[in-house]
Amino acid sequence: MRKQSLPMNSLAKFVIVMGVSGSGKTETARRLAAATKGALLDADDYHPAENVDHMRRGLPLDDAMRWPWLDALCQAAIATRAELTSRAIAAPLPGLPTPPIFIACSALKRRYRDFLRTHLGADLIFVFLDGPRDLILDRMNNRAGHFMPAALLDSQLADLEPLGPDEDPLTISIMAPIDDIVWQVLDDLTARNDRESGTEASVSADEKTTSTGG
Ligand SMILES: Nc1ncnc2c1ncn2[C@@H]1O[C@H](COP(=O)(O)OP(=O)(O)O)[C@@H](O)[C@H]1O
Ligand SMILES: O=C(O)[C@H](O)[C@@H](O)[C@H](O)[C@H](O)COP(=O)(O)O
Repeated sequence: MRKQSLPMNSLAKFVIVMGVSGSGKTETARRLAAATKGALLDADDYHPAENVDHMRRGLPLDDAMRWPWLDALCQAAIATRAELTSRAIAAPLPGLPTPPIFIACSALKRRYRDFLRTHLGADLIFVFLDGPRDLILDRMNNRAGHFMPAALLDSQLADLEPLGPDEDPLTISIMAPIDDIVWQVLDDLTARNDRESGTEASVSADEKTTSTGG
């Protein structure tokens, strides 16, 4: 695994860390934001109170309860991006674009991810934290001060639709130490960035050849 300096240039605007409750979304997104000086949004903060009460009572959410939550999350993400962009315009740092926004959000079903894509735009990457039920259960049981009962894990796993091959998937095993998970994500973001810059460079070169040759 490459352990180069932090990839600050042109990271995706939104990186959504997804997976079932207890898979490590919040911890991973928090560390990614700290490592890149990016922003952090925890989707849990955008649930209406009745959703949290519902889960606290051991009842799984359904689609109707998740749409307003996802809508509120999108509005917050868009507002955060606008704020970061206006700060960058007011005090531009050479070579440093708007910092990325890391979002910890279960995004369990494909249709929730499509909703996020529709509202947040194409510059969005999903990182799926995948792992065995028993390990996740153990982490939920040992996590203090969270409203989510471990008894809801099976309903989360039942709802989970892993990233499909057409979703440009980045799937990471949660069996790795958290620092390794963070580096895997940063490595992948850097590689995507390199690919995009390479593509842009070759397009410009092709265009130049065409215009000078014609
Ligand atoms: N890779 C990891 N190794 C060990 N513990 C982890 C790892 N990732 C997360 N944890 C711990 O597991 C628990 C669940 O993580 P959390 O980030 O709250 O999950 P989620 O946000 O997906 O519900 C927390 O106590 C967290 O510190
Ligand atoms: O869609 C859902 O069913 C909820 O969003 C759920 O996926 C989320 O996991 C809980 O809010 C608990 O929060 P944590 O995932 O942070 O444990």
